[in-house]
Amino acid sequence: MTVLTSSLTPTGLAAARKHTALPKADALVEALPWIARHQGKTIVIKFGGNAMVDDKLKAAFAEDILFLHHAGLRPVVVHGGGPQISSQLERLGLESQFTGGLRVTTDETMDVVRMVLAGQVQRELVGLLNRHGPHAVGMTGEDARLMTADKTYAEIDGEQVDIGRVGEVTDVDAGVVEALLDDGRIPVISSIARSTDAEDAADGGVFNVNADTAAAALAAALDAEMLMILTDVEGLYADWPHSEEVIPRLSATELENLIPDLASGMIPKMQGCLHAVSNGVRAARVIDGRVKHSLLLEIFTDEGIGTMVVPDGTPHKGAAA
Ligand SMILES: Nc1ncnc2c1ncn2[C@@H]1O[C@H](COP(=O)(O)OP(=O)(O)O)[C@@H](O)[C@H]1O
Ligand SMILES: CC(=O)N[C@@H](CCC(=O)OP(=O)(O)O)C(=O)O
Repeated sequence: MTVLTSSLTPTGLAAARKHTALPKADALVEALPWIARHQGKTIVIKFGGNAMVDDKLKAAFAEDILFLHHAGLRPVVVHGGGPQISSQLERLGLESQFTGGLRVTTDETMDVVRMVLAGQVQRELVGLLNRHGPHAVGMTGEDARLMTADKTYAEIDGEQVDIGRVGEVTDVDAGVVEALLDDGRIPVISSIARSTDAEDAADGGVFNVNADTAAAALAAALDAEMLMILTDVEGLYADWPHSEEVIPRLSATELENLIPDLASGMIPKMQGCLHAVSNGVRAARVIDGRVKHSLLLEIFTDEGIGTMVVPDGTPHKGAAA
């Protein structure tokens, strides 16, 4: 409701202010216990390429990250860019092919992946965050040897399928990320890793790592409080694509039993959540990145949405939230 304050008496004005200010104050007060709980904690946030297609959403995401930063949390952003890579490949007349949720990556494709992730998507996010101050620093897994990877294969019907220069993270040297966080910066990381093979690495060999996989490996290495994966669905659907009923909560074992039945983009996401909570992260969540400020709603209010994965034995209410 719009209130024309200019036509109000002083008493009416105070009442109108109360009317609009109270919900705002209530929201701030509601955030207090969550801010206290998460202060000083590292949170890894994966921003999916599919949730990144809208400019307003991207700007709101940057605001959310800055809010976390100024509230005393230590956010680390890992970004995707699958659709952006596919568009660039199409422009170059190259075909995109996915096997088991992973992009088949030839040497030529790898050059495009690197160019789009590190040269476009990461630059844009860093730019959005730095509109508000000198906060964000972009890097890939190649920088300071942050992430090292071995060639991985897709598994289709129990068979290993060669998908080219796709890597599985074998080692994370998180020192550089810790140093940036300690310096009050917001690391923004692209999912490209250096090869474990010394000869290949000396030749500039890098691997295309799925961004969910990279975010999970980083969350585990950083001993993060939480891994948040923002995507273009509300969470993990129980019976996708037939129903949109979201599974609100899963223990690690429950998820492990579900993984063989998952399809496409959800495979690396849920494998990542499982890896994170099996390696010290207290909770991993898949949430709807199409909802403006979903990150703030998820972290600072009682209105948690999406799917939460927790280590086995985590009590139901509060502890991991
Ligand atoms: N069980 C499921 N629940 C929800 N989405 C699913 C499920 N299985 C497969 N999907 C697909 O996974 C997609 C999300 O993965 P992906 O496209 O890789 O997104 P992102 O770019 O955020 O990583 C959804 O849009 C949906 O099409
Ligand atoms: C191996 C592999 O599939 N790499 C991904 C990396 C980007 C990514 O993961 O982006 P989203 O999070 O937006 O899907 C790719 O080439 O598309």
